[in-house]
Amino acid sequence: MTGKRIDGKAFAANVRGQVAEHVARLKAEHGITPGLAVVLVGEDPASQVYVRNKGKQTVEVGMNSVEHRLDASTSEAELLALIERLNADPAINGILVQLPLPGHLNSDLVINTIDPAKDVDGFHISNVGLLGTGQKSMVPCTPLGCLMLLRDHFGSLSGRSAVVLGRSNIVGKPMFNLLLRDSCTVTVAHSRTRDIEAVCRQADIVVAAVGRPEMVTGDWLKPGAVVIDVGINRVPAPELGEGRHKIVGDCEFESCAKVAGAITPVPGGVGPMTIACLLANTLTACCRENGLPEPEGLTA
Ligand SMILES: Nc1nc(=O)c2c([nH]1)NC[C@@H]1CN(c3ccc(C(=O)N[C@@H](CCC(=O)O)C(=O)O)cc3)C=[N+]21
Ligand SMILES: [Mg+2]
Repeated sequence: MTGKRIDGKAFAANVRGQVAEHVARLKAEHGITPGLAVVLVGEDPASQVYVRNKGKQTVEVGMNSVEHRLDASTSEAELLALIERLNADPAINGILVQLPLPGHLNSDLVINTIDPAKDVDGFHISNVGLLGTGQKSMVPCTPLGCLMLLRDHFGSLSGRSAVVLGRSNIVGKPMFNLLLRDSCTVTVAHSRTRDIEAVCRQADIVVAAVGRPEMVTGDWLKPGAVVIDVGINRVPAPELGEGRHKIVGDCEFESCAKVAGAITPVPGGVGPMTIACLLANTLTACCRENGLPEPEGLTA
């Protein structure tokens, strides 16, 4: 069996097209333009890639993009004051603080200072609690993107067996909650899980979010399993020339694609969906703020 490639890049472009249509209608009918503020403290390289792609795409869908680039030595009080200003700014519907933050800043405190209604990352404890209890919330962008791909592939996820590899607050745990809400039987496996290969091999759906380059190989998979690879790992690529690097996922694409029913590539899979869902969340936040109906198909 040769696995089918899930084209996250094309799917994300379609999501952005839908967002752009909604944004155009908001403007024409209500004179409203959604605004997204991104706060970047210091110069984390993974965050740089993200900010570059995001700023461009925010403007492309017709929304306002505001970037705040702060020095790595910025104090916690300064950062919290900026967030309070953005919370109070009616032109801003979404606030994203790039993680990881420099070590002297308390990221829990920073995230929990964001107005939950503007928390387009869905990391505020209030949004986490709402998601965990099945209430309306802002849903983290990467898990939301994975869910959209899975729903598109399967239609209904009900009764399917899913294994989430990784237990992070930004991917593993919210992914668990979303899959459970769609009535999957969900196992969260992690670095201490015994015989993780066997746990993985019983799954209809594998979501890999551990940050270990090419950890999952084809022999970990049940034939026909659908694999969503969340990993974005930068590794040396001497085959491309001395000192060169490439980006690989948490799954070894070639061997997994031979066994899987479908699999997302890296790059071109989940990454573009993350940004598309950030834009979708900003639109959703703007609609809620203005008492307008939420965009259908763009929320969890
Ligand atoms: N508060 C916060 N929220 C985030 O969502 C967040 C963050 N902080 N900090 C940094 C990470 C990283 N991240 C990426 C999203 C998309 C791509 C992406 O679009 N990748 C493309 C291109 C990759 C490449 O070629 O370099 C792809 O996978 O195809 C990459 C990285 C979001 N992050
Ligand atoms: Mg782990």
